[in-house]
Amino acid sequence: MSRQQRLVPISLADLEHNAHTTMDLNALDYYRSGANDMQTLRDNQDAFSRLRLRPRILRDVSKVDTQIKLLGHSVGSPICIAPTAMQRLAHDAGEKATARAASRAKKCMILSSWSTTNAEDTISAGREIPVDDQTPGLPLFWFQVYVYKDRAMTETLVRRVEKAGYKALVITVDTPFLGRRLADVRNVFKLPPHMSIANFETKDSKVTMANVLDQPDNKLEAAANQVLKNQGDNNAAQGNNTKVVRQESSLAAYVVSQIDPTLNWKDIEWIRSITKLPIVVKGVLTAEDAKLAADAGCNGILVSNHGGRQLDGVLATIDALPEVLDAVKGRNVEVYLDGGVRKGTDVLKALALGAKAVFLGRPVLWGLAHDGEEGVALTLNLIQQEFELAMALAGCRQVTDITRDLVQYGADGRSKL
Ligand SMILES: Cc1cc2nc3c(=O)[nH]c(=O)nc-3n(C[C@H](O)[C@H](O)[C@H](O)COP(=O)(O)O)c2cc1C
Ligand SMILES: O=C(O)C(=O)c1ccccc1
Repeated sequence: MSRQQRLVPISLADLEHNAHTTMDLNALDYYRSGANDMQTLRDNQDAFSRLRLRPRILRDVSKVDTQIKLLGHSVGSPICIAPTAMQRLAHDAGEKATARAASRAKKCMILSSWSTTNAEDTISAGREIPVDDQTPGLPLFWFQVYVYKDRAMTETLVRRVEKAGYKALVITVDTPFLGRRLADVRNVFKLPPHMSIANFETKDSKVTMANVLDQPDNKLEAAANQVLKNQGDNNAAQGNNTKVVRQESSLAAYVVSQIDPTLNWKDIEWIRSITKLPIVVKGVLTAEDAKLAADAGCNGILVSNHGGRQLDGVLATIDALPEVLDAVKGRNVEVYLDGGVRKGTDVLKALALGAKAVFLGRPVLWGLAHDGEEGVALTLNLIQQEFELAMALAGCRQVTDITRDLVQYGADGRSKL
C-alpha cells in the first residue's frame, strides 16, 4: 500500500492502512513483513475467506456473552493478544499501553520476552485498571519465552515472571533461527539505540541491539556469518575469520547469538521441572507435534506460523487447526490459534472449528501506532464488536453455541468436515 490519506478507522484494515501512512519504514517493514515470498502471510488471511458460515436463525440473540476460561482463568472474550517484540517501535508507551488496553477490554495478553518494557512494569500497568468482580481472574497476563543459550538466564526470567503474576508460559518453538524477512535485510533492521530489550537490563547496563551486536569483539561478525551460512551464503561464511561481506538484519544476528537452536522436547521437560505454571507451546502446525506436545504434558497448544514470518509455504493456521484438534481429541490440552485474524467472522470460524481462543499479532501494533493505549483499545473493541455481531447473526448467544456445524469449506460442499 502506498502512502495515502489516513482514514477514520472503523475496521482493523483501516488501522493497518493508517499505520502504513504514518509509521517509520524501518519499524513498519519489521512489523508487516512475512518471510521470503510472504505466501504464508497472505494465506493466513485468505484461508479464512475460503471458509463459509452456516448461520442458525430464530434463537433469541438479544444478549450475547463472550466470556470464557483460559487455563482456569476467566476472561471477557476469546480474542487475545499475541506476543509481539519491541512494541515501543510503534508508540512510546509500548507494552504498557497494550497492557492497559488489554485490562480494560478484559482480554488476555501475552508479553514477548523481547519487549521494550520489562515484565514487571508491563503487568503493573495492566493492574492500574480497576478490576471487575464479574471476572475475578483479571487482568490475565501470560509470558512468552524464548529458550536462550544461557539456561541460567532463562531460568531467572521464568522465576521472575512467575513471581510477577504471569499465569502461563508460552514457549515459542518455531524460531530456532529467525525467518528471512527480505525488507529487514534490505533495511538492515535495528532497534533504535535509545530502546532496550528491557527484560535483560540490569542496573548498570542497558541491553540494546547496538551494544550486544556492535561490540568490538567478533561476536557480531560470528553471529552474522552464522546467519549467512544458514542461508547458504558460502561466500560470506567460509570459516570463522571471514569478514561479513553483506549486511544483515541485526535481529537475525541477535537471534543467532541468543536463542538456542538445539531446543528439543527434553527442554520442555526441563521447563516443566523449573516452574509450576502451565505451559503452552507456540508454533505447532501438525498432528504429529500436537500429540508430542500433549504427551509432554503441555497444557496448551498455540497453532501458529508466527504470522508467516518463519517458514514460508506452511499451511495457513486455520487450515492446520483441524488436524491439531483431531490429534489431541480427548486429551487435557487447550488449543488456540493465531495468524491472519482480522475480523469478527474470523474469530467465529476459528472457534467453530474448535479453537478455544484466538490471538492477534499485527492488529495490536497498528492500534498502538494509531494512538497508544486508546489505539489498542480501539483495535480490541472493533474486533470484539464484530465478533459479537457475527455471533448474533449466526444464532449464537454464548461461546458454547459456536459449534462445528457453523462452518463449511468453500461454496461447494462440506467435503473436509
Ligand atoms: C512484529 C512482530 C513481532 C513478533 N514478535 C514475536 C515474539 O517476540 N515472540 C513470539 O513468539 N512471536 C512473535 N511474533 C508472532 C506473533 O506472536 C503471532 O504469532 C503473529 O503475529 C500472528 O499473526 P498476525 O500478525 O497475522 O495476527 C511477532 C509477530 C510480529 C508481526
Ligand atoms: O520478529 C519476530 O517475529 C520475532 O518473533 C522475534 C524473534 C526474536 C527476537 C525478536 C523478535
